[in-house]
Order: sequence, then C-alpha cells, then structure tokens
Amino acid sequence: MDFLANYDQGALLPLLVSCAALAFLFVISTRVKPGSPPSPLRLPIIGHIHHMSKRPHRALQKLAQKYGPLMLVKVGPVPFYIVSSAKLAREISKSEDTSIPARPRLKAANVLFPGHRDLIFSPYGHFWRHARKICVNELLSLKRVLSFHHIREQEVAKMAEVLRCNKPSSPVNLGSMFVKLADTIVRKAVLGEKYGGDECSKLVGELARNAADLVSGPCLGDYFPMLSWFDTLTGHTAKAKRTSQGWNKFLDQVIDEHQARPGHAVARLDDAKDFVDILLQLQKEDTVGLELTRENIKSILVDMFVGSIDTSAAIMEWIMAELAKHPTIMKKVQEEIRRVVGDKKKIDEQDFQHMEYYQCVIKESLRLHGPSTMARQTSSATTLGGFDIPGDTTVFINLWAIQRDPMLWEKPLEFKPERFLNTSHGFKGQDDKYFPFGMGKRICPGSQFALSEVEYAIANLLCWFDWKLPEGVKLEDLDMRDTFALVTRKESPLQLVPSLHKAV
Ligand code: HEM
Repeated sequence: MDFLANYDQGALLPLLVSCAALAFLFVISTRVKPGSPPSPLRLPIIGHIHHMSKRPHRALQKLAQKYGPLMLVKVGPVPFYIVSSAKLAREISKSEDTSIPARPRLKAANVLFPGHRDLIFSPYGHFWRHARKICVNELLSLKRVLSFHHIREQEVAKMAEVLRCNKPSSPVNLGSMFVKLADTIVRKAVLGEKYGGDECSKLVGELARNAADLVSGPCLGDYFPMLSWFDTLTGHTAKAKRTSQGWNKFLDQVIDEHQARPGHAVARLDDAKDFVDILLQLQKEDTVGLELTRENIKSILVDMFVGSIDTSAAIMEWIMAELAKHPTIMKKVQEEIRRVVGDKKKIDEQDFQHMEYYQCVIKESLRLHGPSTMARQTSSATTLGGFDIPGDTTVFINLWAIQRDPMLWEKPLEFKPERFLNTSHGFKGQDDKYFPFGMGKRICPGSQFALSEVEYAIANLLCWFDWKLPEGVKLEDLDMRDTFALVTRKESPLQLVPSLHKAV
C-alpha cells in the first residue's frame, strides 16, 4: 500500500468516490432481474454490443453455447431475447395467437410502410390476417405459381443462352446472374411482362435492394431512441424516405397503366393476370373483408420484392457453391437429373418428383445457408422456456444456429444431402428441427414461388452444363464466408466456369 502514501489524501477521496460510483453503476446496469434468462456480462450504456461482430448470427450462436437456448442480450438500453433451440422456436409458434405474434417495429419499416400497411411488418391483427389471406390464396397459391411457369422458362432459357455464349474457360459471376434472374421473374409475375425489360430492372433492383438493406441493416434509432437524430446525419433517414418515394412514384405509374388498359373492367381472376391485376380486381370486388386502398396495394407489392429477390438469389448461389466445393456430390446430382430428363430437350416441372437426391441437395443447402434470424415482438408479458419476457419486446429466433445445432444434426457443418434421404423433413414449418421458411402463422407465404424458381433454374444449369473452378483456384480456396442480412449471402460472389455438357 506504499503507493497510496505518495498521493495527496485530499485528491484520493474524489478518486475513490468516483470508482465506487462507477462500480455501483456497473452493478446496477448489468444486474439480471429474477425470472430473466441468462445474459452475458454487459457493459454500461452499450450493453452487449462488444460481443457482436459483422456476423451477429455467428456471435449469438457462440454466446448461446455458453448461456443457453434463451438469453437476454442488450444493444444499448434495448433488450432482445435470443432463441437458439428448435424446441423454444416451436413454443413461440404455438403461442402466436396469444403473446408473440407480431414483428418488431423498425424505424425504416415505418417510413417504407407508413401505418404498417404491408404484410411483413404489419402487426398481428385484422389487416395482417386479410392481407395474408390474399397473398396465400390469390397471389402465391400453387395454382398461381404454376401459371407463371412460362416466365421461369423464358428467363432460364435466356440465362442458359448467355452461358452458351460465354467465352471458353472464362468465369461467370453466378452471384449477379442469380440476382438478375430472381429480379426479372418476380418483376414479370408481380407487375406484368411489360415490366420485364432491362430499363425497369435497374430501378426496381435498386429500390428492392435499398428496402431490404434498410429493414435488415443497423439503424441507431432502433437501439438508442435518444440518438435517433444520428440516423439523419448518417443518411439512413433520407435513404428510407427516398426509397419510399421511389417505390410510390414507380408503383403509382404501374397501377395507373394497369387501370388505363382496355379490358381492365373485366371481372375475372384468370391465369394470365399479374399481381397488380389481381389486387385491383379484388379491390373492385370488395369481397376480401378488407378495404384495399392504393397504399395497401403498393405496400403488398413492395413486400413481394423485398421478400423474394435476395432470398431466392442467395440460395441459388449457395447451392452452386456447395456443389462446386463437393465435386462428387455435383457429379451424383447431375447424373440423377440427366437420367430423369433423358433425351428430352426441356426439363418439365413434373420431373422434379423423380429427382430425390436433387431435392436433398436443395434441402441441405437451405439448412446450412437459409435465413439468418426471424424476428417476433411480444404483445404482452409472457413466459418462454420458463423465463419471463416483458411485453412489447423483440424476440429473435436464430434460425441459422438451430439449423446447425449439433444436438439435432449429425456433423452439422458438413454438406451431406444424404441426411435428408427417406426423411419427412419438409418446408411446411411443421418439422421438429427443419424450418428454413419459418413456422407458424407467419411462415413464408412465398415458399412455393421460390422453390419452383430455384428447382427449375438450378436443374437447368446442372443438366446442360458442366462446371469447374476458374483456372488457378483450388477447392480449398473457394470462399464460403457469409454476410448477415435477411438471408446469409455469400460474401464474395461465386465465380465458376461453365462448359456445355458434351451430350447436349
Ligand atoms: C428461398 C427463398 C425464401 C426463403 C428462404 C424465405 C424465408 C422466409 C422466412 C424465414 C420468413 C419469416 C417466417 C417467420 O417469421 O416465421 C419469410 C417471410 C416472408 N416471405 Fe419469404 N422466403 C423466401 C422467398 C420468398 C418469396 C419468393 C416471397 C414472395 C414472392 C416471399 C415473401 C415473404 C413474405 C411476404 C413474408 C412475411 C410473411 C408474414 O409476416 O406473414 N418469400 N420468408
């Protein structure tokens, strides 16, 4: 204690008082309430931000290994409850009618969808129920998805033509190719063939990307409400307003053009209709139990773009990346596809029922590289896994961690499509451990639309082309790192070299 003797006693007292105050503050701000789930050690003011990384789904998985399947994580003063087990995720889906039905209210979503008039972000209630019914029964039903087969066929044929004309041995950027494919298919289905051209592609692509980035990226005001003004400085608020105005202007024009068409008055919901036609028709019929305003219609249309482009493009890229990384699996699935297609010049959608191994490849890719997290909001105080969760609080389900849980999956990090052979794991969200499209009331209504597109596009690439890594790139060099967004995307775009399969 000699060093204390060197200090002036008068100066020491304030120092000790400050240290005691800081220690008190630390204890108060890091205290866990009784009944609350475990929580890692947190710092005053910032909470658990120091535990996070560029890839929060991975950081949260690591924390869950230490703190358990339900933990409390604070970003600044805002609490988040993180669920990392399939059992608790299922418990949430069962409680959706009562306590955990909504999605968090994000600042960006409030600007993009004022008054929560869309499906993704609207609270669980009258509007959501009716909007959901419209999406499931009218826009994204199996019948409707099948009616868009000609769009998938046209766009995949165009993609194959580009590959055919590719210079020998030169790599193709599959990442951007799949974004273009997913964007064009959804644009034609939602807005109509007229809007399938390149001039629309840039505008819609940018608006959809901005909207997806805004609702999945960080926004300071969501975590530190007192610092909302900072989002104005960073341009986040302006970007949200610009994107919202961009969508409004563009979709107003699309709707006006649809309404001005001769025959718009014909009261039929036939197969040739795009989503705008269908929604305008439902608006006129007024039979859906919901006043479908123009604003509602525009918001539902934006959802279709936000929900579909990145998700479908990302999974197509991951399937091809995993196959490039595992050449024996690539060979096996190509043999199956080519055997089923036989001498035909075209793949039929019925062929997929006979491609059992190919279905397993898609399922395994969605297990490893599906969406990162699903968000829910409690409507009132509730309990989960025996712990208390306050009302009006966000619960994140770390789907990425669940699909890699070693308690559920043997060798979870290995790409092994065989694990799905002779199993009943499906996409309906009723499985105990496999739900890449979510589960319960808010399960993805677009799964059929996405799977039809992914199945058809990838089967064509594997049937008519052989694929190898670019010159000089070794198997172990293939970058499989992911980034965090609504879905986990490949950090660096996949580049592969196609060559026409010799039997073609
Ligand atoms: C491989 C592609 C896709 C994947 C992996 C995927 C996955 C998901 C997931 C995990 C959810 C959240 C479910 C939950 O919270 O329980 C979701 C919601 C949603 N998805 Fe998809 N999705 C895909 C494609 C699509 C497509 C093509 C569309 C539309 C054309 C779409 C539209 C939506 C909508 C509107 C919601 C919100 C539903 C609601 O809150 O009621 N998705 N999706």
